[in-house]
Amino acid sequence: AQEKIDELTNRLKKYAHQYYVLDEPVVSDAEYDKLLQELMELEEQHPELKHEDSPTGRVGGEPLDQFRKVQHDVPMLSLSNVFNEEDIRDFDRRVRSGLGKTPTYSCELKIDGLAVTLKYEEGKLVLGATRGDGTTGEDITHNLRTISSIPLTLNEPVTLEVRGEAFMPKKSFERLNKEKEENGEALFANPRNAAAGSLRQLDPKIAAKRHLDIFIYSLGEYPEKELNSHHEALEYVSSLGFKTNREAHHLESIEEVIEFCESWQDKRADLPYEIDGIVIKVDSLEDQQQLGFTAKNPRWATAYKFPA
Ligand SMILES: COc1nc2nc(N)nc(N)c2nc1C
Repeated sequence: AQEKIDELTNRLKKYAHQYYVLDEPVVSDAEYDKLLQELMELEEQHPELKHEDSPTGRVGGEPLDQFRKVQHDVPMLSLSNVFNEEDIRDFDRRVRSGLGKTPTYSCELKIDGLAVTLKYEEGKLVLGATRGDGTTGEDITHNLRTISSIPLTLNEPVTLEVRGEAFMPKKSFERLNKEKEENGEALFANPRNAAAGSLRQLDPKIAAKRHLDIFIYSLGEYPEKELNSHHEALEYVSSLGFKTNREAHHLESIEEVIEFCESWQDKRADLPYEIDGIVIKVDSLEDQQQLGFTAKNPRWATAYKFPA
């Protein structure tokens, strides 16, 4: 039974990674569900052989009786906002004067969800928390463990922290509101509220049914790994097993940044999730450290917000 459970668990973890993280399913849903059912039955007969990161655990455990507050080792800051081409050029001017040179930029989609932080110790998920007020958040590990695109164990036994945006895809949002309407319940106003509402539950079985997803966008504590740029950091977290958004682009000039921002204004309607802007970051980590932070925001990043 032990090797059957190990073989099934490893196979299902690989299938889940392909499906939920890489969006490249290698087996049919029916095949996946059949194997999952088989593993569940084996784990029921031999609970002591169940892997702690088994895919069967994504259904959520027992409800908590209250939320625990957590202090963020590194504050979760917010981004300054820019609203038009002139603002973007002002941001670029400030950056160039701060650096005394012209940097390259990383641009990525600003997902309209909920900022969360994930801490791993020796490759195991130990804490998932909301941003809260930036210094103190809520422990929602029990809910985040049900999101299949969040790895419970990493490909390397590293100790690190990553941050990302948890969100509800448009299709899941529409389906949820349709259910609510049929049950005569109040509807969620938008996917962001639906994601926040799902993650602020004490009972993880609720979040488990909400088809939530996540894109990781930054690496907090830098492990001993030698990294020089933001886009390299994203490649590294992706290699560990995290889900990153493929529309992250390393651009050579602010002209390209402006073009990128304007191009996604209309294109966003075709995305399977909502975005409310584009995040513009100085790409070199050394340049980021040179520019530092104001009390509230990084000086080396800003969020271009689409007109409402
Ligand atoms: C470096 O700090 C940040 N980076 C970000 N990146 C993306 N893609 N989306 C965000 N919402 C975001 N928020 C913050 C505070």
